[in-house]
Amino acid sequence: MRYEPYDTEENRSPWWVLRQICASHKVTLTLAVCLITLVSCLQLLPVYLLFVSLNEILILAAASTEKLLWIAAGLVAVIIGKNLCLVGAYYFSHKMAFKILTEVRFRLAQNLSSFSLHWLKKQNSAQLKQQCLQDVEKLENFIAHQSVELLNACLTSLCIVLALFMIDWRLALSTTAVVSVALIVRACFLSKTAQHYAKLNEVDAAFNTTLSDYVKYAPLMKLYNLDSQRFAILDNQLKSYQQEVHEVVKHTAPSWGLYTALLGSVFIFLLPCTIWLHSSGQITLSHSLLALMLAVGIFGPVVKVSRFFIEINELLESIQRITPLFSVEPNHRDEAPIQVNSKYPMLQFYCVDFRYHQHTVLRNVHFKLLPNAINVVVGGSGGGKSTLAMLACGLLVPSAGRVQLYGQDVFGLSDGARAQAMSVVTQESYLFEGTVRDNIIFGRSGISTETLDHALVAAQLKPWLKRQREGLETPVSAQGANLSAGEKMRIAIARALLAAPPLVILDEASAAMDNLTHSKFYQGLKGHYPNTTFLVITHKYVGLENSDQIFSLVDGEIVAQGDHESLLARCEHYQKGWHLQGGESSSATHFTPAPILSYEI
Ligand SMILES: Nc1ncnc2c1ncn2[C@@H]1O[C@H](COP(=O)(O)OP(=O)(O)OP(=O)(O)O)[C@@H](O)[C@H]1O
Repeated sequence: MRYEPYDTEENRSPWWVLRQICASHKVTLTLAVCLITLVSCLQLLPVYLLFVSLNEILILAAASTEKLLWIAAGLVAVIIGKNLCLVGAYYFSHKMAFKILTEVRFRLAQNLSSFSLHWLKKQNSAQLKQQCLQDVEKLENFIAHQSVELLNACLTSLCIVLALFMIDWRLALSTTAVVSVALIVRACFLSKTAQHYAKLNEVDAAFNTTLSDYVKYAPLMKLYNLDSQRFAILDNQLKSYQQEVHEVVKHTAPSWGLYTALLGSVFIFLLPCTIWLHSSGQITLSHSLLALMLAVGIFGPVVKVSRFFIEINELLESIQRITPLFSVEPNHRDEAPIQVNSKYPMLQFYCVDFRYHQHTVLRNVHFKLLPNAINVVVGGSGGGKSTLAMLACGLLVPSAGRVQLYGQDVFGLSDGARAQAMSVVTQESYLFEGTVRDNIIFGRSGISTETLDHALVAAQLKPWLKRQREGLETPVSAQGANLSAGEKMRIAIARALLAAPPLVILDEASAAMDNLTHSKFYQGLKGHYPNTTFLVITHKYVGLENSDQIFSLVDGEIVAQGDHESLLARCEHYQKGWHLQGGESSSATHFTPAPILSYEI
């Protein structure tokens, strides 16, 4: 069974995901939390010790130097102790964050393989990259830094309010009243800015995608002498981004300013309240002094907590983005093999139409492959060849008709069944950093030298490998940047052949081969893989004399089918194509319409 992301969401909240992620790190988390709690308590001790010394000096006027020295020593010890605890808390939070970073990335990479090929093909690679890299990094940053600072800020504010409460509940109330008013003001304004933040995130995502393309294609930009300003798409997106940032700042800056101003005015209530309590004899002068000193420390932590409530949205969005990828269970992969039914042909197109939106690309395409033979679909550019290849491997669903493998709809096959039944080489060769051997063997084990050699010979790689000093160990850069287009394609073909499925689909895989290699290519396939069925999609007529069955595709319709000689005799399109590409023929130039074989499913 294949999984689409919506199968896995099940209303899982980001907090649930966060809990899951941290679940296996409870001990480290507990240690970090304990240490930070200690830090928050110790944070108030210096204030208390300062108060004691001031009390001794100013109020009691009984300070002895020895006592003051002891207080100073205590102060130093508390500061050292607090900082040691803080270092410990950061150590554990960082340790946990780095472990989580690795685990989550690994899990996302593992889970990617659980999604259907169909879904993966539709994904925007910049967005997938964001989920697997940036979003996970945001999570790591939250756990390593923000979580510690946030907890510290919350506990410190709480300790201050508690200490004020212990002096006199009215002092605590007058402090929290201002903070509450500030929070209410901020909440009122925030509800109005939510839509601006949502828009900003949207624009930001689009900008990131384009920027990622721009960076990827930087050499091309250079060739066209474009820079980020003259590359209009990027420039327009940057302008929209700046405009949205301006909108967000316009709407949030006044409310944020008012909010911080209110927080800073904590003394507006506290000071009159302290004076009144002291003058009415309800608290001592020492307690008044202590209350004012404590209240000074509440501003920083409360602002930190508020900042977090703004940044939390970004964190939650990141978690939400990775949730579908994170939540799918890797053991959901379905490796069930395909049911081979000899009653049906291996691959058949039955009256297939295909449309991209309103644009009809294939019309009534109807054929079946000759087994253990080279079947070729040949035609001009834009005629629908790659669309046909994608239908054959189940990446597209026909708008009408059916594409079947052993009588089963290809689109509905599980990944396991598809991979077992076919290998596909597309125009994109998908090479990884490593060696030629790594790219061909592609993680498979137990491949004999003879099997590997067969694939190398048939893919026309041998002559090239002989010229390489390191042979199969020749390094391959990321995306095969150090290889020619033809070399990359031949490596991809060898990889597909090595998988040894009954069906191999080659979509323009030999396009970069010269004519001589191209002719040898078909002979090599036939000679080395007599029990494999090939579906070759090509615009090249050279070498087709070595194929077994050819379909001539013109503007989305198969206009003729047969072998090379019969098509030369009967199909005008085929003969034109063959001659235009330098083919020689002694065949007749009088055409008789090519019959299209029909058959029943
Ligand atoms: N994803 C798509 N959305 C809309 N139209 C598409 C899409 N992909 C291809 N097309 C259109 O479908 C038609 C057939 O495209 P296809 O890639 O199948 O042709 P092709 O024969 O393989 O061409 P080429 O030899 O140039 O690769 C073209 O007109 C193309 O513009």
